[in-house]
Amino acid sequence: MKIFSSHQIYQADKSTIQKEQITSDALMERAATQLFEWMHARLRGTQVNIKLFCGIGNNGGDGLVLARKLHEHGYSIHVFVVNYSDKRSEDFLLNLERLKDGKVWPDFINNDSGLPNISESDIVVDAIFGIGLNRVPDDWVGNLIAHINASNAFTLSVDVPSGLPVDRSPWEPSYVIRSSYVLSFQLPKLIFFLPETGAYANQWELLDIGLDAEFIAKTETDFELIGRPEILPKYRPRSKFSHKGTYGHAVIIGGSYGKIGAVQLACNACLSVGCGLVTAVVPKCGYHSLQTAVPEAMVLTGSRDKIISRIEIPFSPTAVGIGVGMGKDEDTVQALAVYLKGSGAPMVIDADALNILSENRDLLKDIPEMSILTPHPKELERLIGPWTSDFEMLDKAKSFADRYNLVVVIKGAHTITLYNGKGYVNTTGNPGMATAGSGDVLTGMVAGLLAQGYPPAEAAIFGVYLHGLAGDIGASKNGYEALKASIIVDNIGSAYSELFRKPEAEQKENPR
Ligand SMILES: NC(=O)C1=CN([C@@H]2O[C@H](COP(=O)(O)OP(=O)(O)OC[C@H]3O[C@@H](n4cnc5c(N)ncnc54)[C@H](O)[C@@H]3O)[C@@H](O)[C@H]2O)[C@@H](O)CC1
Ligand SMILES: [K+]
Repeated sequence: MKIFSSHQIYQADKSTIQKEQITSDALMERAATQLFEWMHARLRGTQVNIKLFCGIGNNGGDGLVLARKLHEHGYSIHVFVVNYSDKRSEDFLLNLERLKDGKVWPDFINNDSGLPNISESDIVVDAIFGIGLNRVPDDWVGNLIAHINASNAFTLSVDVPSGLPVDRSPWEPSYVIRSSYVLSFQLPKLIFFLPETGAYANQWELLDIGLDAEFIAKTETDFELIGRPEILPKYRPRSKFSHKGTYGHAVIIGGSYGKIGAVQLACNACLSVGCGLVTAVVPKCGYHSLQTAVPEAMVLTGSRDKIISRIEIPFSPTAVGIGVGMGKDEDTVQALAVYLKGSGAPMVIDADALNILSENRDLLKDIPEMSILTPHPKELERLIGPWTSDFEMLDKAKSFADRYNLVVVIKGAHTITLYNGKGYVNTTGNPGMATAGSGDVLTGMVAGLLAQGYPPAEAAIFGVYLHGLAGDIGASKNGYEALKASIIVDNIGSAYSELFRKPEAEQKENPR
């Protein structure tokens, strides 16, 4: 699903209005009707105090239409107009009149008004600012927002949490509504997925307000949300007359004394994702444990006992995963430097290999093009330098990826894969996956997909999705805390099955 910028959302609104030959207030009515139906379906007439805080733009207009509908259906409402500007939108004004026609008289809050009482048992509707926010709210509006947050009342935000800009970080974090639930129109907003801003929209849902589908389909976006519909077409089915050679020979290079487990996890993951053959390249100390723990894998060792000092592979691997548990010994750095120059195989670069690159920046130019780098935020910072906001981080990481023609996978709650100027935002995974070895599993999975012929960006996007899904299935059985990396590997098969599971409704229609 595409993630639009605010500018693109306004264009989609405009295009819808033109194509359907409707007025903008008809679109507002449609949007707010969806809001009302969502609330009505849950409240079913329950007499609870609903306090609606409406700005003076179209987000406020949505709030006013919602207020009218709630009132018409007998709900107990109290409307506050947050009067932060005299530039009221036409549709706001129109709906203010309609509300008054229905004998609802809002209270106007200005910079010299006191703060209204809000009880914890109230429901607050937050329609103060929408996607039109373009500067920091005035202090008195910010204080009102902080007051709403402090009330602990259930806060339902219309479109976005008020005070949260759509295309940048907030100017003042305490002036942003901490929504209990966001009902956002039509398309997801990037801020829902970034660590800095995602917490304001803890739970969110999209309401389909029928924006111009053709316009949405043809608009190119900087970011895309990756769910099952985006993943399924990327899947490469296995053919009946295939053999293990069909699915590639991956090599996992890594490990050092005390960190051989990382390679075991990566090898297991690589095999479980469907790779035909897997060879591990480890220091001598890893030989026995690897042969025992992963009997399906072959093992090559170098001359040193505890570290990798040379990387010699007597065949051409189909794909390589390098770095897990590898350490940063001087000789390992040299081995990596030599290997990068000579390797032609598609490559996943992770963990200590990334740290070596950060500390030996002259090696960056030797990374084979289209390699996949999988940093977590600390590793990314070492590679691209510090940032002051998530948006700056994304810009810097994109420039880095473009400069060296790489795929960069920024790991996090919503892992983002950057490739060719675009960001692919993952939707699977859970906090239980913040555990030792989880990244090693991802490296093995992506290397295994590369080996099977998935193009690099697809291997990364598909691998990240499947890894998160395996983690979700693992968590559903084990809970977050007990989820270990090896459990993620154990659930890769179920994750594949889940990809192809028919929705329940379809299953009932077509029982077999
Ligand atoms: N355009 C459309 O046709 C539709 C718009 N909808 C709603 O319209 C919203 C966008 O409406 P608007 O563009 O009116 O913008 P907002 O309602 O988000 O903001 C109101 C106006 O306040 C001004 N403003 C921005 N930051 C300010 C600040 N810090 N202090 C004081 N004033 C500030 C801006 O001029 C802005 O236009 C969406 O979020 C959505 O809720 C929906 O009704 C669906 C249809
Ligand atoms: K809002």
